[in-house]
Amino acid sequence: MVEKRTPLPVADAVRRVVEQVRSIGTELVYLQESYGRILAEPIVASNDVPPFDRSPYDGFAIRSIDSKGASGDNRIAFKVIDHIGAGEVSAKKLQAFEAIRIMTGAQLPEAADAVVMFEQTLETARDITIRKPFIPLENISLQGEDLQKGEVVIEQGSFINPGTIALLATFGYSQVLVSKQPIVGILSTGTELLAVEDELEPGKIRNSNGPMIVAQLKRMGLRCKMYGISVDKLEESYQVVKKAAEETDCLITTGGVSVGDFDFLPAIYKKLGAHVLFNKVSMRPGSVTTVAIANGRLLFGLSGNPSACFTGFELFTRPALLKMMSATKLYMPHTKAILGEDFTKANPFTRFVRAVYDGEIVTPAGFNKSNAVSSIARGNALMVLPGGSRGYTIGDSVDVLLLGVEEGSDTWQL
Ligand SMILES: Nc1nc2c(c(=O)[nH]1)N[C@H]1C(S)=C(S)[C@@H](COP(=O)(O)OP(=O)(O)OC[C@H]3O[C@@H](n4cnc5c(N)ncnc54)[C@H](O)[C@@H]3O)O[C@H]1N2
Ligand code: MOO
Ligand SMILES: [Mg+2]
Repeated sequence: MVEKRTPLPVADAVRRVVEQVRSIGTELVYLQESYGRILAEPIVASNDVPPFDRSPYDGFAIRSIDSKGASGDNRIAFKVIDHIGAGEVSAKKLQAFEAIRIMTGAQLPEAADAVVMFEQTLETARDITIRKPFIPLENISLQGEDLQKGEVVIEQGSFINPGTIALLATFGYSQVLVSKQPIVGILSTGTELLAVEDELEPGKIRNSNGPMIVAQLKRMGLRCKMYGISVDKLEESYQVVKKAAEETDCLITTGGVSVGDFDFLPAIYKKLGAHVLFNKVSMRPGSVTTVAIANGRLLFGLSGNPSACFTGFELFTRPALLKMMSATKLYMPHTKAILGEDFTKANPFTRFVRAVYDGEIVTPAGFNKSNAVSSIARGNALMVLPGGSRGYTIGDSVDVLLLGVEEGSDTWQL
């Protein structure tokens, strides 16, 4: 008798996984090594940015009051009393009708409250003249106009992007507190699997899921521990899974989760005493995706079918790993798009179609069965067609989840 499994709606399955995840702690890393990590402390501005009033142009610092009444017919002259570049501070204080030649980034001299660009002046040996009045603070980059001391600039749990690095540097963080990264194990199960370098043999295929997951992890900045390929034999697979589960924070297996005679993951979970969160999700591909917990560690039993495996990782494993790192944005960003071609297949389960999204239109990325490899490579998004729908036609508005973004969304939006 085939075991009867009760499918769980995708949103519930995602929630069930995420709820179980505990964070794995923090560590200090050098700023240069922090790109792509998750910030474990808020960035607080330790100074105003900019820290002083400064010139945004190459030109002349003046007192705006002296420019009153200037026009083409009434050019006003200023005596140039000093010359400063960025990094230099003038010791002089402007008096009436005096100017200081100042370069972009240099601190505004005392009493100056406007900057005249070179292009707005006529220069003689010692003087400049201008032909328009300036208002107070015209052409000034004000202290604190970007950020003010004490303000929380980036929240803890954010992805450290190049801009975050710039901020950390701005505020003198030579080391940054980030979340530790989980050790993720990958085991590909299947007697039919050959290593990448092997020649094809009758009935066999090369293991593509293993390398694909390595890359999915790499896209998140994570490394993994490889447990290779295990053949479909219960005791052998059990030993590898047991060892791998002990050595990692999270173990991803592929294949062997369905109801076949050689699908041993369900028996392995039982033998491990693992708590199975679900073993059937109302989605396609990936309906057999199974998630279990053994000794507080998450075991992702992804389907062997490549498209199902890929989708299972993006929908369940990725948010869980992000949550382990206390990230706040766990989910793929969601958008709406116009369907670029008919998709007539009915969807008893929610269908995640590997698709190409161009910012407006979304089109299935070719052959789209669960066993497809090609459409994974060709797609940059998952088009989501809800369960119970009868098929879609060109021009329909559909849901899209974006793949491969640095930082996603803080809510599951489907
Ligand atoms: N009677 C039923 N049969 C199946 C059901 C079902 O509900 N009742 N579900 C089907 C669905 S849906 C899927 S998806 C697959 C899932 O199978 P498993 O997760 O158990 O995976 P395997 O049986 O081990 O392999 C499936 C397929 O994928 C290929 N594969 C496996 N590993 C890899 C790999 N590392 N790289 C590339 N390709 C891989 C494998 O050769 C098979 O072709 O079950 C259906 N059956
Ligand atoms: O788990 Mo399967 O991928 O639904 O076709
Ligand atoms: Mg199977």
